[in-house]
Amino acid sequence: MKIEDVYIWDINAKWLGISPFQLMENAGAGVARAIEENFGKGLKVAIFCGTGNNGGDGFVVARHLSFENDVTVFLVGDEIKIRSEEARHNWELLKKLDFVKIKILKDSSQIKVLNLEGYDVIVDALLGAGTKGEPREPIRSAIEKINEYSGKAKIVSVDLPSGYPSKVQVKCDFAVTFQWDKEEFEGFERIVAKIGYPKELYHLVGPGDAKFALKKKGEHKGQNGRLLIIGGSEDYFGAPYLAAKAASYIVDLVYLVMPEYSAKRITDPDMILRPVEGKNFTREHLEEVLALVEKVDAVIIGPGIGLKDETKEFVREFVKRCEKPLVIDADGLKAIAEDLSVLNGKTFVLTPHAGEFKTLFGGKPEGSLQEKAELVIEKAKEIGGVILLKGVYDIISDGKVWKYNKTGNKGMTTGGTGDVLAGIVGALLALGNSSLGAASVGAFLNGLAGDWVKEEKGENYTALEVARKVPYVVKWVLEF
Ligand SMILES: NC(=O)C1=CN([C@@H]2O[C@H](COP(=O)(O)OP(=O)(O)OC[C@H]3O[C@@H](n4cnc5c(N)ncnc54)[C@H](O)[C@@H]3O)[C@@H](O)[C@H]2O)[C@H](O)CC1
Ligand SMILES: [K+]
Repeated sequence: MKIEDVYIWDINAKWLGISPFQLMENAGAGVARAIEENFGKGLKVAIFCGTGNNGGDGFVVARHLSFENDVTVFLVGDEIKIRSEEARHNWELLKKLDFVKIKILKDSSQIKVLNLEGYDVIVDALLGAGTKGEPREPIRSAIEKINEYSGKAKIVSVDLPSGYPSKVQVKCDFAVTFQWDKEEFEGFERIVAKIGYPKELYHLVGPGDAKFALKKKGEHKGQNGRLLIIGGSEDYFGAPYLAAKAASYIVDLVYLVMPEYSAKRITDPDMILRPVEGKNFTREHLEEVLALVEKVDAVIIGPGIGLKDETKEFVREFVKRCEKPLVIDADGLKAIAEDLSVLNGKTFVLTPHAGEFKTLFGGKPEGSLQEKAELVIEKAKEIGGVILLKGVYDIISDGKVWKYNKTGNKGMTTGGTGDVLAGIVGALLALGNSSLGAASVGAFLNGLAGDWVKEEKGENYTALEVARKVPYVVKWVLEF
């Protein structure tokens, strides 16, 4: 788990209903407990706090330790800069306490003359996961001041040593980090304090994941993803259209490649049509369609493409030669089911429902969520890519980890919501996300859009309404 995961977990925890106040309280309590367990009670403690949530944790440590220890809090910076609600709440609370001494140090000159002789423990709650770049003043002087007492007082860092990993960092006896150890950490002792996260947060996809997936945005046209969608046949034009419509809200450019016979049915300016001769895809179209792949960042193949033998052959040949990340959906899945070796060396997401999963892998996932996940992990590992198994709970795996998505509702069985899902997954791939991220967040956004349409219209709605809900869901996620 990386430091970035902290923010995804915090947002998903908030979405589940775990408040940042609870997390901060548990964080501070964990640090206080580690200090008393290691150094006893009746301690003279100096707690250096920054103005972010790392400092917020420090305020909680102060309150907990003040019960049986002599605590002085040094706020480094101006208290008006304490921005989060939970940090501000704990700061205001601290100022009401009479046994806790508070000193506000706004600039380095005040810090440089500090004498910390006689303190048993110094707590470093200056900087944590929100550190950007080398420590700036006055935090920098505080780090240097603390380090003057390394070896004389016990030094405990909150979450991570302030300044880490730059050369100006607190030399702590240990850091108390939260919920799990971080793989980037090295060179200092850690104690892990749980802060109340349920196990679900390892697997459940939420707005935290979506926020990161949607943030991958360049600033110039075309940098925000270019997507190619290959689908449609003499019988179907709606499926590729739905995928293109949904994707058009997320990426800059959507190219829709369809047989001209069905392409002429589409007049939507939100996508760029690239019709090919005839009624169905065949090998004759291979070179022409492969040439389009150069200009895009990701490809979706399958929606409404049909099951004619020459079309399935086209799909397999295309997949074999496509060098961009791929979503293979719907009829495309049936085409590659006949020869999964076409996936070798590819970056891809398969988006089967249970029936298509059985066609691909011979068995239907049964049993508990965990048991189904085991099968999806095993098959994803076998084929070396990501499987998004659609269901009441969507299950996603890259063969190493597994995620599940709970958004969506029975109304989603209406034709075409799978095409909308493929469009969103392809768009997220085109934005530069990993296959796992694109698939899991795609499932989340698609289901949420469906839930919002259901709230308005009940269970009977069309897939196009789900596609049209995508921009609202994206807005909600980015503001969450
Ligand atoms: N889920 C959890 O693990 C929880 C962790 N908690 C604590 O929250 C901090 C992260 O808090 P955040 O507000 O995002 O950032 P920081 O407090 O680490 O720092 C931001 C603060 O510092 C200023 N700043 C940033 N970089 C620098 C710099 N190079 N020099 C000087 N100042 C800098 C910035 O302006 C802000 O004011 C995490 O570490 C945990 O301790 C939650 O409390 C509970 C859940
Ligand atoms: K710290």
